[in-house]
Amino acid sequence: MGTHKGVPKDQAPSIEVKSLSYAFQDGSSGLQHVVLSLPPGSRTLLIGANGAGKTTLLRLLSGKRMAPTGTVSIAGIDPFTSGLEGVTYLGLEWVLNPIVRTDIDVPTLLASVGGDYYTERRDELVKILDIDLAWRMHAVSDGERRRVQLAMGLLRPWRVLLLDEITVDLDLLSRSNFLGFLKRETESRACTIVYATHILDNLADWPTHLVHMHIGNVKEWGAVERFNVGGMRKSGNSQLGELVLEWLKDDLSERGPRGGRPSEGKTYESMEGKGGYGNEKRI
Ligand SMILES: Nc1ncnc2c1ncn2[C@@H]1O[C@H](COP(=O)(O)OP(=O)(O)OP(=O)(O)O)[C@@H](O)[C@H]1O
Repeated sequence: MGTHKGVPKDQAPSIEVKSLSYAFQDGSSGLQHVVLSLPPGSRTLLIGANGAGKTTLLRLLSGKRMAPTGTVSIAGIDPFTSGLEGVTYLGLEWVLNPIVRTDIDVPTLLASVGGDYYTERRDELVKILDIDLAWRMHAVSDGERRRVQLAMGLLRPWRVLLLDEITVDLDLLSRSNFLGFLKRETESRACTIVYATHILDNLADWPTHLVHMHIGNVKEWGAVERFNVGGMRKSGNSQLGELVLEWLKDDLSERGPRGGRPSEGKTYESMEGKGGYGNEKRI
């Protein structure tokens, strides 16, 4: 892993949105005159009530929906017309992909998205997300399934990550580790993140930028320093959050990491690459 120093931040993609208005097929308005300028290497939190337009905006940024010409630019490129490489959008459709509910093992799934190539990232994600390589996906809990999905989605070294709240099933410690991983990513390589979430635990020190959406409009946005978000505990947790985090940390240290159990007896190298995620077509 690289360090904070010497990171080619400028080479990370910027996200520019200029007077973006968007109407759905039924004619109803999705977004009105959205203007944003998120710098290279930034970590933006997209905040807004249900229906505020967060998903609509993220889908437009990802190139999954067509924005009017000249309104969306990622690293200077229109993501819809140019099919920009390195943009990872993780949202509901991705979560609902049925492959992760079949009787399939974790190493095979990870291999299907490049796990045998990005071995270091694979091993780091398995550790951070506390994944047991012996799991079979038809017989895991929702949160365990979500952790495997996250490892799959994050494995390829994306340049832009657009996250539409998909951490709701994670326990507090896993989510905290996950957020820490994302932060380190932006500090150690050239990448930019926009994260739409309703869950603010552990987030006080995370964002560099905030965007507040309301009924298809961006009400306010800017560098986090502009907003008075001080006054919370340093970790950003409530006292209850702190307590639960401590409990879960203790539980983990009692149990020890899941990886490296001799009984697993499986290696990535022995697994044939199959599964669906790596083969998804860009729309
Ligand atoms: N295909 C569509 N056609 C018409 N209206 C839509 C369509 N998709 C979404 N909407 C409407 O657009 C608005 C914004 O939806 P969007 O999914 O972007 O909100 P959101 O901020 O992501 O909400 P949530 O926090 O609930 O995920 C909502 O009022 C929704 O009903």
